[in-house]
Amino acid sequence: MTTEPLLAGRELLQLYAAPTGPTQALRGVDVTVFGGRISAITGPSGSGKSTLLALLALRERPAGGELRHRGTLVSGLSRRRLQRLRRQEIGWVAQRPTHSLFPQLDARGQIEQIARLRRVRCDALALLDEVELGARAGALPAVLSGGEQQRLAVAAAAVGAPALLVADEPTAELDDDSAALVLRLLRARADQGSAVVLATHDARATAAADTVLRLRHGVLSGVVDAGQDHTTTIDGQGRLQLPEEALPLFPDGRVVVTVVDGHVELHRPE
Ligand SMILES: Nc1ncnc2c1ncn2[C@@H]1O[C@H](COP(=O)(O)OP(=O)(O)OP(=O)(O)O)[C@@H](O)[C@H]1O
Repeated sequence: MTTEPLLAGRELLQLYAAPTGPTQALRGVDVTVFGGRISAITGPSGSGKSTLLALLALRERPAGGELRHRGTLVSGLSRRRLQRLRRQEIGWVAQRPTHSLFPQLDARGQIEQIARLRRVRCDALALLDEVELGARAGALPAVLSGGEQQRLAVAAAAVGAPALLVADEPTAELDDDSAALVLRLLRARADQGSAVVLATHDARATAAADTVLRLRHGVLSGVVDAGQDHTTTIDGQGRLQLPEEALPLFPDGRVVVTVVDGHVELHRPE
C-alpha cells in the first residue's frame, strides 16, 4: 500500500432530483482510497454504493464536501483534465457491463482501444486468456453472455494497471470459477499498484477485499480492514452506528452504556 492516498473524500454529499424533492444519495461520507488495495463498498440496495463509485471515478462531482485526487481538490480541476484522468488513469466497469464497452468493437478490439487511450502496451489475447475469453476474441459485446460481458469489461478496465480501477458489481453475473478469475485479475492489478474499488453484494468479493466500507441510507456505517476490528465514526452529537452484526444483540434497540477504565461497554438492559 502507498502511504499517500490516491483519493480522499471528506463529508461527501450527493443529491439527486426526485419528484418529492432532492434525494440525499450520500450524506457526510469520509473515504480514503490507496493504491495497492482492494476496497469493497457494501450495503443494501439504494444505500449509495454506485453514487460513491461515480464520485470516486470522477464521473460526477459531489454536491457538497471535499474530494481530493492526489492531494488536489477535484472541484478545482477543469472538465478537460477530468476527462483526461478518466481516459488515461481510471478503469471503469459499469453495473451493466455493456455500458462500459464499445458496442462496435470485438473483445480484442476493446482491449486494444483502451491500451491506445491509456498509451500502454498490452497483449490483448493474453489478457483475454486471463479471464478465459481468448476463444471469444472476435466476438462483439452484443453476442456475449452476461457473464462474458462482465469478464470482458473487467479485463478492459484492467488494461495497463490504471491508477484507479472502479467496478460496480463486477462478479454479480459470475459462477464461482469465473468470479475467482475476475477477483484474481483485480488482485493482480492491486499488487501492481492500482487502487481497486468495488461496489458489491457478493460475499466472494468482500472476502477478497483489504477494506470493506459499509453504507446505510447514504451514510458510512463502518469500515473494516481485513484482520482488524470494526472502525466507525462518532458524529457531532456523540452518536455512533453499530456494525450490522452487533444489532441482533440489542433486539429492542435499548442499551446500557458503561464507561470503565477508559473504554466503553454496551450491555443489553436486564
Ligand atoms: N441519477 C439519479 N437520479 C435520481 N436519483 C438517483 C440517481 N442515482 C441514484 N439515485 C438515488 O440515490 C440513492 C442511492 O442510489 P445508488 O444507485 O447509489 O444505490 P446503490 O447502493 O448502488 O443501489 P443498488 O445496490 O441497487 O445498485 C437511491 O435512492 C437512488 O434512487
